[in-house]
Amino acid sequence: MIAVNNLCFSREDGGHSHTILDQLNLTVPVAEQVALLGDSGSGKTTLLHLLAGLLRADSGSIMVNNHELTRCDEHQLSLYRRKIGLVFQHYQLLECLTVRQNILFQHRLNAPAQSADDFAHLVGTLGLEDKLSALPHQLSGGEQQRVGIARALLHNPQLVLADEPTGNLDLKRSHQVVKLLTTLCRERNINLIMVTHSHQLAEYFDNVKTLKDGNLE
Ligand SMILES: Nc1ncnc2c1ncn2[C@@H]1O[C@H](COP(=O)(O)OP(=O)(O)OP(=O)(O)O)[C@@H](O)[C@H]1O
Repeated sequence: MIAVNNLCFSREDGGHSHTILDQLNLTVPVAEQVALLGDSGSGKTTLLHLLAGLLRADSGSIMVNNHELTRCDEHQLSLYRRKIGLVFQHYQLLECLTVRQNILFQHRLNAPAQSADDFAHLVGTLGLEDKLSALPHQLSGGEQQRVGIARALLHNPQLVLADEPTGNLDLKRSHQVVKLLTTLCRERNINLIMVTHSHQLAEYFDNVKTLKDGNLE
């Protein structure tokens, strides 16, 4: 569950303050999946980074699953970040590690007690069984993104934030990736917020929000 109230965020731009989010409000009930649309530069990534505890708000409050992010110190924020899963447009896989190592790397940092069964289930659902020994450059874009999803989900996060995860994929692969992502989050009963430019892909989501002039429509 997410509750954002009167969130303001601005950036310094050549000595001027540039307002990006202006008294933004957002409520996302437990397990709801939200597609976040908006023009380039409207602040979608910024909002995602605020929800991830990677940026600090100027004012307002951000409550995610009982964590009041605006009141957390750095240590509390770093613990919070371990409970979320992040999926990026450019996959951000480590080139020198195999698929298996890439998936487990994050997970060992976050949840060392996770069982082998969870790994097998996730890898099976994402169709990566035959690719576990491959290096990232030996995979297609869609396969690399599926590794990114496995990495983001293996530690059983309480929230998944995805920033244009299909930005590098063709239409067919984009649909596959979004179907998998929404299905896996639904299975786990957790919130998914995904930034996209595609109205078609937004149809997989329970709710669609558009960021405009610093607020959501
Ligand atoms: N590190 C930064 N320093 C200064 N300004 C920034 C920084 N990062 C982003 N911005 C500015 O903040 C605004 C919002 O950027 P953001 O990346 O959140 O937009 P977006 O909606 O995700 O865009 P896109 O769809 O193009 O990815 C833009 O005007 C951008 O130029």
